Amino acid sequence: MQQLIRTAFVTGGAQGLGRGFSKALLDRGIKVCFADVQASVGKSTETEFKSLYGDDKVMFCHCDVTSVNNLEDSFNAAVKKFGHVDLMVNNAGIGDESKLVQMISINLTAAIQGSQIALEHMRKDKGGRGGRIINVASTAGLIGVYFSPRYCASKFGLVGYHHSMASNPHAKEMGLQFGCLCPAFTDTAIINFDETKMDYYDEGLKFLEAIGINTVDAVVDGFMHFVDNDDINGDIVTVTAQRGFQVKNKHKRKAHL
Ligand SMILES: NC(=O)C1=CN([C@@H]2O[C@H](COP(=O)(O)OP(=O)(O)OC[C@H]3O[C@@H](n4cnc5c(N)ncnc54)[C@H](O)[C@@H]3O)[C@@H](O)[C@H]2O)C=CC1
Ligand SMILES: CCCCCC(=O)CC\C=C/C=C/C=C/[C@@H](O)[C@@H](O)CCCC(=O)O
Repeated sequence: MQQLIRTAFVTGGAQGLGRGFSKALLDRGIKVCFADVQASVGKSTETEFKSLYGDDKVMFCHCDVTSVNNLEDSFNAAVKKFGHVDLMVNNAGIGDESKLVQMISINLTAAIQGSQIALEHMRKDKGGRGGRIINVASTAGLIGVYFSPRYCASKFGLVGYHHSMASNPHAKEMGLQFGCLCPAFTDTAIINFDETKMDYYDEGLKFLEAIGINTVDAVVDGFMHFVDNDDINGDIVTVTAQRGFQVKNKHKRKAHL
């Protein structure tokens, strides 16, 4: 039976990919609460979305995901407004090799804590309705890149968490599914690099130029795989400029192209 997705919580939704995911969900009639540390950008995105979809369909929470209390309070505000959260999207992230501790805190720790907050709310064995938890990692969580080793570490960690949660044999009875989105370079603010944000800066730029840049829409198309399909547990969706999006799942017998 298809799991109905009526409401979503998206971190880092004020701009970039998180804004794109939120808009695509709203276009599907799914209510969205998005959280972001940028208050003014978040408010202006909320104003735009409310004018397009209605006040009752969208809410912005000013939230720094590195504070688990702030994250939990924002998630609970979404539950209060919408009654339940069916889809959790841990998307907030930074890419800055000079900010190791902050980058691990946002890209890995907060995504794990957001996943835990969501699963405790969603799990059917504790009165929840079930749901889906999507972590936005990166292709830099699947292959090492020497110009961003610390960023890679944060994303490899998140992919490892995804595999571990998806392999839980009890997930099904809890009504939980886990997905992981792994885009390559995409046209958002995070790739506005400078020498402080990347090791071997010139070589990193050459690599970026060689493999190309996704559009946000192309990554959103890959993200919607996790919304439009019934059985997505364990799926990893990669998105590259060369091959578009591809679905891989080592937990299933065959890869779906
Ligand atoms: N753009 C790209 O080339 C790729 C991006 N990704 C990942 O996609 C996700 C989204 O990034 P983009 O949209 O590309 O970049 P972006 O910089 O445009 O958006 C990131 C959003 O996260 C928010 N954010 C950052 N720290 C936060 C915090 N502590 N609390 C709450 N919100 C916070 C920012 O305010 C911003 O709105 C990130 O996890 C990134 O690592 C993965 C692969 C490629
Ligand atoms: C330093 C911050 C970077 C933030 C943006 C990113 O995450 C960019 C992604 C970084 C590296 C991308 C590597 C892409 C490699 C592709 O050519 C392809 O080989 C990856 C295919 C992965 C797979 O299908 O297993």
